[in-house]
Amino acid sequence: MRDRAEGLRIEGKTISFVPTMGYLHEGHLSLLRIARQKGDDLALSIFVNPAQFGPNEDLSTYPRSLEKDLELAEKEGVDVVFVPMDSSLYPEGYQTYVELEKLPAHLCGLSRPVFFKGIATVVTQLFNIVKPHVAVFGEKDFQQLAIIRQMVKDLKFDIEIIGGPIIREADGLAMSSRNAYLDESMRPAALSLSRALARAKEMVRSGIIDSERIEREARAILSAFPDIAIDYISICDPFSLDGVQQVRGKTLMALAVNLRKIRLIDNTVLDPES
Ligand SMILES: Nc1ncnc2c1ncn2[C@@H]1O[C@H](COP(=O)(O)OP(=O)(O)OP(=O)(O)O)[C@@H](O)[C@H]1O
Ligand SMILES: CC(C)(CO)[C@@H](O)C(=O)[O-]
Ligand code: BAL
Repeated sequence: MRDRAEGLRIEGKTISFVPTMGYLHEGHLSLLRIARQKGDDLALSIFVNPAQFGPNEDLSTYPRSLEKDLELAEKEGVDVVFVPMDSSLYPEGYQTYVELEKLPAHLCGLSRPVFFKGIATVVTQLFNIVKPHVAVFGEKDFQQLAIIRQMVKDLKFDIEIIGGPIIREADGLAMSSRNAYLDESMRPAALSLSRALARAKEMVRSGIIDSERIEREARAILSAFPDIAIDYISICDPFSLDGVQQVRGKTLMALAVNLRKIRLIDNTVLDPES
C-alpha cells in the first residue's frame, strides 16, 4: 500500500480515502461517492480495529462480510481495498498510541474509555500507509469526526478531512453495521432515537430552546421502551462538545443507547435559525 501510494504521488495523482470496519451499507457507499469526486485514486480500508473495543464490547461478534464488501467496492469504482491483518497493524511489541486530551471526555468516550485512543491510533497508522490527500468520515459518528479533525490539525497531517451526512433507512433509522443485530421486534425501539431527534428539532422550531426541557422529552421517548438503556442524551457545542443550557445557534444533539446490548448512536444539529 505504501509503495503504491508513493507511486501515485510521484505521478501527481490525488488519493482519496474512506476508512471503515466493513459490512458496508449505503452510509459507507455515500462516503465513497463523495471521496470518488475528490481524488484520482480511491482507497477503502476494511479493518475491525481491536484497539478501539473495550473488553466487554462486541469485537468478536462485529458483523463481517468481506466478499460482499469487495463486490460493492468494485461497483463504486474503488481503486484499492486495504484489508490489513491485526498482526500487521499491531505486531508483537507494538507500543505507540495517540490520545487527545479533551474531546474524548464527552459522549461516547465516557462509556468507551479506550475507544478514541484506539481510533486515533489506527487512523494515524492508516493515514501513514494509505498517504491520502483527502479522507472522508461520516457525521453519524460525530465525535469521531471532531476528534479526527482535531488530531489532523494538532499533528499537522497534510490531509483534508471531509464529513459526509448521515444516511438513513426510509423509516428514519440511521444506517449502521450494527443494525444487522436488530430483529423486527426491536425496530420500534431502534426508531425511537431518530424520533427523539425529530421531536427536538420540532421543539426548537417552535421556540423551545431550553436544553433540559428538550432532553427530558427525548428521555421520555426513549424510555417508553423497556429494552432501551440510555447511555447519554447530550445537547452540546458542536466543536468543544461541552454541554449547553440553551440552543442558541447551531447546537449538536447526540444520543447513544444500548438496545438489549446493541449500541446505537444518532445525532442531529439543532438550529433555531432554520
Ligand atoms: N448512516 C451513516 N451515514 C453516513 N456515514 C456513516 C453511516 N454509518 C457509518 N458511517 C460512517 O462510515 C465510516 C465507517 O464506519 P463503520 O465501519 O464503523 O460503520 P458503522 O455503520 O458506523 O458501524 P457501527 O455503527 O456498527 O460502528 C465512519 O466514518 C462512519 O461515520
Ligand atoms: C474510523 C474507523 C475506521 C477506525 O477504526 C472506525 O472507527 C469507523 O469505521 O468508524
Ligand atoms: N463507527 C465507530 C466504530 C465503533 O463503534 O466501534
